[in-house]
Order: sequence, then structure tokens, then C-alpha cells
Amino acid sequence: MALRRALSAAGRRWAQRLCSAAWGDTIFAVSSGHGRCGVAVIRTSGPGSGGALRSLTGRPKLPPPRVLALRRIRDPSTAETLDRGLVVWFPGPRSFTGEDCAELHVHGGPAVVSGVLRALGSLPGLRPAEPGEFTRRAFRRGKLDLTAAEGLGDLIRAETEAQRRQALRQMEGELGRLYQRWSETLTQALAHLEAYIDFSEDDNVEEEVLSQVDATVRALEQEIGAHLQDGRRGELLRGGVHAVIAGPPNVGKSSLLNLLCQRPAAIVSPVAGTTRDVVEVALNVGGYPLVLSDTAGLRDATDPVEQEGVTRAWDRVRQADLVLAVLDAAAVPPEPAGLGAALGSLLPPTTATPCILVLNKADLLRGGEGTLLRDTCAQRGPPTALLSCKTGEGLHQLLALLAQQLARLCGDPLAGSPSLTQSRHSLHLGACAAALARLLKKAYMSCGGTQGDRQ
Ligand SMILES: Nc1nc2c(ncn2[C@@H]2O[C@H](COP(=O)(O)OP(=O)(O)OP(=O)(O)O)[C@@H](O)[C@H]2O)c(=O)[nH]1
Ligand SMILES: [K+]
Ligand SMILES: [Mg+2]
Repeated sequence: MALRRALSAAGRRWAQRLCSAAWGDTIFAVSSGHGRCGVAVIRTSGPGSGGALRSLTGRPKLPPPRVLALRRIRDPSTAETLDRGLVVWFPGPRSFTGEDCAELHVHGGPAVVSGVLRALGSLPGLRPAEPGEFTRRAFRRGKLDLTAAEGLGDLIRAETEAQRRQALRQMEGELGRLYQRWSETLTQALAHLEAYIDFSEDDNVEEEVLSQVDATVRALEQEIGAHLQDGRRGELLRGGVHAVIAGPPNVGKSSLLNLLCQRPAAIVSPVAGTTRDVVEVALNVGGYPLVLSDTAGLRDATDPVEQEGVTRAWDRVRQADLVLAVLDAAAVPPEPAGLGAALGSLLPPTTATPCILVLNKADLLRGGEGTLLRDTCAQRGPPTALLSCKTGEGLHQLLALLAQQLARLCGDPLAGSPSLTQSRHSLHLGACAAALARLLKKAYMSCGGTQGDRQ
């Protein structure tokens, strides 16, 4: 009898081992982030999850699936109680990773968390998860496609509302579904083409098939082209719009950076040429992410250190998604020629980068002078804000202009078809569009046309 029991226990252990060899080991990690907190969530995924939950709760029976249960959580080797918390059992495949999963919601003190992690690590077949391993397992089991996994990563990193909206949309599979539809359209076109090649002589497949394939591919090429030409809005929203504050020395560029981020991030002084290094801050303007850089005043500097600062400032202007061009309102000549010269010296003539003109030090102007100047500038140049960094006057108008520009650059993440958010997407879609263009060109040539005839 004892022998039979021992054999069956050994059999169970072997079965367990074979199982874990086939399905991989069981991983665990703190999912709620690190540091002291009220509640920490520790997750496991893999075939050993049920056993781990039994060992740590000291109960042979698992709680009903997907229902929170209050349990004493013990160290299985010493039976010492580590905490009292909530546990959840998610049997696969109805879990995040598709595998058996368990969650332990414990008090978030470092000693409790490390005690539970140590207890889990002492169980055979369990090991700490590598970064991103839960999501990788969900991907491998078909619970998420790659775009959804990227969306999940973006959602965790999202710092503004617009970023959250875009990430959520991608995580819920909208981008994946769009690409899936394209992939199916192409597979179908390929099947029709191959059927034509293989069977057209038997008269089973008609000539029209070819023109149908041509129309499908042409439409798809156009759709992908339009999707690619979205002004990088998805990528801008994901990574933040890079705006640079540029202008002549001493006009109040660093004062503007400090006013916008509400802290003395950059040194302000009456000495022209104070800023040399680029000072960067991340901001949330109207729900859109903005990475704002303060730069050295643009002038022909003689000091080599300042020269380097000016070179860096120009580099930033060339790379920027948006330029905040700052001028001293009291020093701008109001007549068109003078204004044109002031703006022309500030921005490279070829730049197509969106720009906002900031007329600073408005407090130094008299009466209606400022408004008149702003309106004249706005008529001739980019959108213009009249501001005093000293008094804060005009800040609301500048923020509204900024939010407008950001909304234009990033678009509404909920409107229209989902945006591509990574250079990986544009790279592969670009290759796909080029291949479709080659196919159309070849098809056309073989029909006796020339490339010039294709519109
Ligand atoms: N009256 C007035 N003075 C201002 C205003 N904004 C900035 N200043 C002053 O202008 C001077 C230059 O300000 P900064 O912010 O250092 O100017 P900057 O453009 O960064 O200067 P550089 O880094 O040297 O190119 C400082 O003395 C500020 O206090 C303003 O709105 N009104
Ligand atoms: K200065
Ligand atoms: Mg400065």
C-alpha cells in the first residue's frame, strides 16, 4: 500500500516535471511596481501557479477562478505567516498570459514583498520573471499581437491623456486589426493570382480575376501610402513633440522655459550669453506631451564656449518639431522690413518647421503698443503671442497657441484610423508599399504599357 502511494506520488512528480518541461517553467514578479506602498501585487504564470498558491496558502483547495479570496500567506518551508492578503486564481487559458496564473495582493512593505518572493523562489520550478516576460508569454500564446503588446508598453509609460488614449486604442487591437485586414486582402489577392497562373488554361478561372487583383492591390497601395503620410503624428504623440526655444541673446528664453515648467530649471541673468548648454524639460500641455529645450542666444559669438552653445542651438532648431521663436517686444521694429529682418535672422529660411513667435517683455511697452505689434506680426508671420515672463501676462494665450499646435501635430488619437506609433511600423509598411508598387509596375509593363502611363 505504502509502496503504491510512493509510486503514485513519484508518478505525479514526474508528470509535473514533464508538464513543466513541455510548457516552460513558472515565473513570478511584483507587478505593481517597486517601493513602499499600501498594496503590492505579486503575479505568477506557468504550470506551477496552482501548486504555488496551494503551498503559500496552506490549503489543498484553490479558490474559485477569478474570485478574490482572503487568505493567510505563509512561508511553506517554516509555515510562518508572512501576511494576510487577497489571492486570485486564473486557470489558463482564460488569463493574461493564457497559462495558469495566480495573484497575491499583499501589504506593500519591503519585508512582506521580499518574504513572499523568497517563498515563491524556494518552490521547485518557480523562478523570477525577466523584464517583459509576462507580456512575451501572452504574445507567444496568441493573447496579444505585437502591436497590442507595444500598446500595452506605451500605456504603462503614458504620461499624458492623449498618449493614454492612443496607447489604449493600440492595446485594444485597432492597429493590429487594420494590419490584419491588409494582410488578409493581400493573401486573397495572391491566392487569386496563383489560381489564375495554375488554372487559367482550363478555363476555370476568368480573365477578370487579374483586373480584380490589380484593383485590390492598387487600392491597398494607396491606403498604406495615406497611412504612412500622417506627419508622424502617432510617433510624435508617443515620444513627445520636441520644441525648441530659440532667439537672440537676453530676450528671455530661459525665463520662458522656467515660466512654462514652473521651476528655475535654467539660469536667468541680465548678462547676454548666459545659456550655453541645452536645458531640456518634459511638460504636459493640454494633454499632449512636450519636450521643451532652452538654447543659447543666437549670435556671432567670439567666445569659443559660447560658439559651441550657438552651434548646438542651431542643431536643435534644425531637428525640432516646433520652434518657439522669442524676440524682445521692445526691440522689434514695428515696420514690415524691420520685422522681416528680425524673424529672418532667427530662423533658417528653408525651415518648414511649425513656429510660434513669442514677443516677450511686453511689460516694457506702453498702452496698446503691444497688441498692435502682435497683430502686425501675426498678419505677416507665424502665430504670435505677446508675453511678459516678468508679470506672467499673456501666458494663457501662449499656452492656448501651444496646445493648438500640439493638437495639429499629434492629431486626435481617437479620430480616424489608428496612427502608426513606431518607426518599426513605418519601416515595414514602407517596404510593403514599395513591393506593391513594383508589382503594379511589372503587371502594367507586361500588359504593354510604359511606366509613364501609370498615374
Ligand atoms: N522686463 C522684463 N524683463 C525680463 C522678462 N523676461 C526676462 N527678463 C529679463 O531679461 C534678462 C534675460 O533673461 P534670460 O531669461 O536670461 O534671457 P535669455 O534669452 O535666456 O538669455 P541668454 O541665455 O543669455 O541668451 C533677465 O534679466 C531677465 O530677468 C520680461 O518679461 N520683462
Ligand atoms: K541672459
Ligand atoms: Mg538663457
